[in-house]
Amino acid sequence: MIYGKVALIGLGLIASSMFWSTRRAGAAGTVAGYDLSSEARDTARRIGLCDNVCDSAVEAVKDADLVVLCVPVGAMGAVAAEIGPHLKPGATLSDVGSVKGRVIEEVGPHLPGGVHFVPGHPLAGTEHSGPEAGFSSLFDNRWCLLVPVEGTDPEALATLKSYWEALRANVEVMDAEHHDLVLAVTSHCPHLIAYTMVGVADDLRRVTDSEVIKYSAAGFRDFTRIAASDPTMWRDVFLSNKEATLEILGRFTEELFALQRAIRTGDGEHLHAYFTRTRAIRRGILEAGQDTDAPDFGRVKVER
Ligand SMILES: NC(=O)C1=CN([C@@H]2O[C@H](COP(=O)(O)OP(=O)(O)OC[C@H]3O[C@@H](n4cnc5c(N)ncnc54)[C@H](O)[C@@H]3O)[C@@H](O)[C@H]2O)C=CC1
Ligand SMILES: O=C(O)C(=O)Cc1ccc(O)cc1
Repeated sequence: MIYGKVALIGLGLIASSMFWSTRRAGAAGTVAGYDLSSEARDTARRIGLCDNVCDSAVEAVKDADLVVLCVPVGAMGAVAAEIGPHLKPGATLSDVGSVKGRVIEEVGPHLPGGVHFVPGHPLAGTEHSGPEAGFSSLFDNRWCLLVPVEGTDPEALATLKSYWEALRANVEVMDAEHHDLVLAVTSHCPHLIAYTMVGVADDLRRVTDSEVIKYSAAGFRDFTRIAASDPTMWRDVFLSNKEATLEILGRFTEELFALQRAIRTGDGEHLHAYFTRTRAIRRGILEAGQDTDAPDFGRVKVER
């Protein structure tokens, strides 16, 4: 057992997976949960999610040694303001948000002095959401990035690291600004591109919906899966990681325009050279022995 009591706030895909995985590992004495939605709380109680589903966040965090905010990024600040005064001195407050800079800015100021703030982000998920979406193996062999803030207690960081390792994740430490840039490249912008491509297919009335599904090759199928992700969560991701996503999208559109021009002007050399370069990147990743099913986000090099 790593923590006596864990409290999970926001009982969706990530919190429910954390609960099942925590239980599998025996990593907590007891797990309390709370969700703003009474429907989610009812579902959680029905399926046995958490040892105790509470009717308020304040009740859930009482005496907890670890509190994890598992709500959309835009809701983290308000939850922290509500629970901050009720956190146990010496407790660790963490989160699983897909963006770190904004969470640190909005959560940090609400935490009393004796509480250890260790933001986190498991790089694992699916397009499903809600309390019934979780499963115990979600984090198996996936990365979990911990993003300590100035003055984070090394012992609190080490304990949270061992907790995620008990959940079978591989833990790495990264600073918030770098995290948000890496994730803009590897996750946030790819999601936006998938949303856009599926939107384009939907707008193109000459191709019927049934044709889109019937003839979609693996790439487009993956786009439709990703584009089915939770709209609230992804709205918050883009509004919270504005700077990095806009920078990467700027570069993306420049390259897209160059490729568009090459197609229009029949510049096969440009296209061939570009595709040769991108193929080499993929092969380089494979030769480095990295598992493509568990993308090594932590080691992506981003040049400013
Ligand atoms: N879905 C994914 O693949 C991944 C998501 N994340 C991050 O994890 C967090 C949670 O995501 P999911 O579990 O996928 O979302 P989800 O949509 O499955 O669950 C979020 C839950 O939070 C509840 N909620 C919203 N506002 C609340 C509030 N003020 N107080 C209490 N509960 C509240 C909602 O009712 C919902 O049940 C997000 O910050 C997201 O960026 C991180 C890694 C992967
Ligand atoms: O389902 C997918 O393909 C994902 O990319 C899951 C995911 C979504 C958001 C994150 O912050 C981390 C992982």
